[in-house]
Amino acid sequence: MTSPALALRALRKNFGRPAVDGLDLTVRRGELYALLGPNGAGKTTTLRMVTGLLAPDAGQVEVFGIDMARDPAAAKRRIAYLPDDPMLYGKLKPTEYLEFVAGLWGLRPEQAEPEARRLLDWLDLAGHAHELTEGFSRGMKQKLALAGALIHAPELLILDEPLTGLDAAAARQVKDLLLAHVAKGGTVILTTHILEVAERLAQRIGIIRQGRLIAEGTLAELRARTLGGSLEDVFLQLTERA
Ligand SMILES: Nc1ncnc2c1ncn2[C@@H]1O[C@H](COP(=O)(O)OP(=O)(O)OP(=O)(O)O)[C@@H](O)[C@H]1O
Repeated sequence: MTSPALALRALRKNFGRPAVDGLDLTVRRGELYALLGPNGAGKTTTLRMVTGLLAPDAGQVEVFGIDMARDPAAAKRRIAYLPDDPMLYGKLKPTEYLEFVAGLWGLRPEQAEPEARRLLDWLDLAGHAHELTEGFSRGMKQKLALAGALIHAPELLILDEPLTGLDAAAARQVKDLLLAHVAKGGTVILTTHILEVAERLAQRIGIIRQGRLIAEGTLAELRARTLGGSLEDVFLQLTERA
């Protein structure tokens, strides 16, 4: 019960040179944690290891105390992952796609169907439920991928740039969903280059650069380590100085 939502220990991945370089990081249950960093800092590589899509060269990933390398199926069941470039099947309609994803998780149709309907309604996709997703805009695809990530009602949501390509109304819906998830005791980890989003939503912020955690804390704590200002000011001071 006391294990954190996520614990990374000395996590490493090299692609010729280090992309993630000995990363230690803990995310507590019930918090919204923003992982920030300049382009190429290693955020996506970290999330791919956290979600079991990429094997680390060294180090450990634990999700709610479950070792990802030892029991990937149990660890993955607790996670929803929205990648930065989600893959949909263009020849499927949203309802078919959600049915397919629910099937992969072994959900019974009587569980999955109402949940799929609720998600499509909530994301304003119900009117397009019977169209092929290949004709969808980027934002519509992003919302459907999010619905797919949420269909098995996981406790830990991991989202790589979830607001990219979304219009203002959709971005608001996603932000509200993340806050509601945390209010119910769930945990959210997201990356974003929109620092105002991290500033407004995150309880704690981790900043990585060249695969290492260079600063972590609440916005107030990060401000206290720098000359202060907005999160953008703090971020630029920390990443330029490191
Ligand atoms: N499959 C791969 N093959 C080779 N190099 C890779 C691969 N994936 C990532 N890298 C490299 O690892 C480093 C970290 O990349 P990563 O995508 O994790 O950064 P990021 O922080 O998510 O960046 P961005 O903010 O630009 O999305 C970069 O130097 C990138 O070129």
